[in-house]
Amino acid sequence: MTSSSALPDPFYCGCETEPEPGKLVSVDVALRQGLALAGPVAGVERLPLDQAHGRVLAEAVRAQSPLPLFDNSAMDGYAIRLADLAGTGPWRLPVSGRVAAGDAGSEPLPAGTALRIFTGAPVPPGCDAVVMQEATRPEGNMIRLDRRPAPGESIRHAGEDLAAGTEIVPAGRCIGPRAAVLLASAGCGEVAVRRRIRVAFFSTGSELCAPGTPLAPGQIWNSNRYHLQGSLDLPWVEAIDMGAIPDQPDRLREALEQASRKADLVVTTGGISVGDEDHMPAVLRAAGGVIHVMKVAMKPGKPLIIGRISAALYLGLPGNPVSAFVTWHVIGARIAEALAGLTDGAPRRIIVRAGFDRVRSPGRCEFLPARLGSYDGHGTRAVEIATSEVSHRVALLAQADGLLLIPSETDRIQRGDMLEFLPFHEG
Ligand SMILES: Nc1nc2c(c(=O)[nH]1)N[C@H]1C(S)=C(S)[C@@H](COP(=O)(O)OP(=O)(O)OC[C@H]3O[C@@H](n4cnc5c(N)ncnc54)[C@H](O)[C@@H]3O)O[C@H]1N2
Ligand code: MOO
Repeated sequence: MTSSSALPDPFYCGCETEPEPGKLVSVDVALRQGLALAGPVAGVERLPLDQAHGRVLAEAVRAQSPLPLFDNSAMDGYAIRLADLAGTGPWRLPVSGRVAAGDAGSEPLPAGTALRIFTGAPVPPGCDAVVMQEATRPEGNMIRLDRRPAPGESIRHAGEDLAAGTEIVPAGRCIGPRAAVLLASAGCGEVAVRRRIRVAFFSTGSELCAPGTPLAPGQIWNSNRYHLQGSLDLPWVEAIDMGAIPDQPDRLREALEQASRKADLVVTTGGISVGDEDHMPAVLRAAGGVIHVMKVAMKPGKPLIIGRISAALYLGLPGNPVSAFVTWHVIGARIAEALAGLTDGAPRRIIVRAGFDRVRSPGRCEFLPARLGSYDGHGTRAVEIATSEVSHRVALLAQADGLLLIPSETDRIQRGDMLEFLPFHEG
């Protein structure tokens, strides 16, 4: 189980107190409750490193050897022994041999000589400096050098990057390109990763049609399905796409039960508000599920269910496409990461300055699609929003650079105020 104290770096959204039943709960409390339900899946598999990209490390990996593995040359040049450079230069040394990357380099350097050496080649015993070839001049079978190199110059020493036994990648880290470089450099050919989490999802709504098919009057094209397909297209997720289900309680219940038998996490969109066709809360309860969170003090995304059905966690996202996107991004993704055992997945946040003035009613924290503008003299970027009524504004979402976070108690934003911003992409 993930305890509440394990919530990494929560959003600061104001209102930290526990909710009264029926009231809106803060984003922090909703996240904490969701994470408390989301213990990491138990299964672990051992995979060759080349099949483990993007997977979640189940056990910490320690370096078996130091890095670099042995003293080696940082330059193409000549390895020498400094004691051979008597008096003041220039000095002339005969070249007694050659060592390239991949050679054993175990023969000691004969006294009074230089050794031709290339980048990455082991520095043989007795050598205590490498002179880059541009600092030498060939004179027959000799090299001439005019400057005395510093001790250890151009030698990369064994263990200077990492000592043997050091933890190199902690459990819970996603094996991204940087971790892969380190694991490979340390010779780790196989890693223990958590099994992929199974996430089943379906959209609810009798109005929904697949994009590319003709619409009858009143129908719309389903977009939430494609948002979730994209958001769940992750190496540590096995996504189970169950399509769209009309607003019919029997069919919704059947789909929900089927999903809960297959998945660790069931995600639905729509049908969770108070309308006559919003069946999901009743369907969940009828199927034996329980609801832990029902309404969250965030905008967009006030209706949001976090619950359980059988062994699966249940997440009911609101139907409005931007609301579904924001609630997934802010809460759903974090719960999925916790299930997957991922500990470093929290969204990156940057500080921006408001490029606008606004008076607002406090009470819900906002996550608004926003665009980044120019930098000020301190390297902070201005941020612009079009409106706070965003739940159906998919074009605004697509044009945004990220989500601007406005804490719940804020009643006024003035141009230049510092705010948190969750960028969609690196950079
Ligand atoms: N009387 C109240 N009405 C509403 C409230 C409320 O508190 N009292 N909350 C509003 C808010 S805020 C939201 S958000 C929505 C959430 O409602 P549901 O989760 O029940 O969603 P639906 O009613 O099923 O759909 C809402 C909206 O989104 C469109 N939709 C649904 N699914 C999709 C999809 N897969 N692709 C594209 N568009 C979708 C749907 O057609 C509706 O327009 O409730 C408000 N009402
Ligand atoms: O929460 Mo709704 O998502 O504000 O439109």
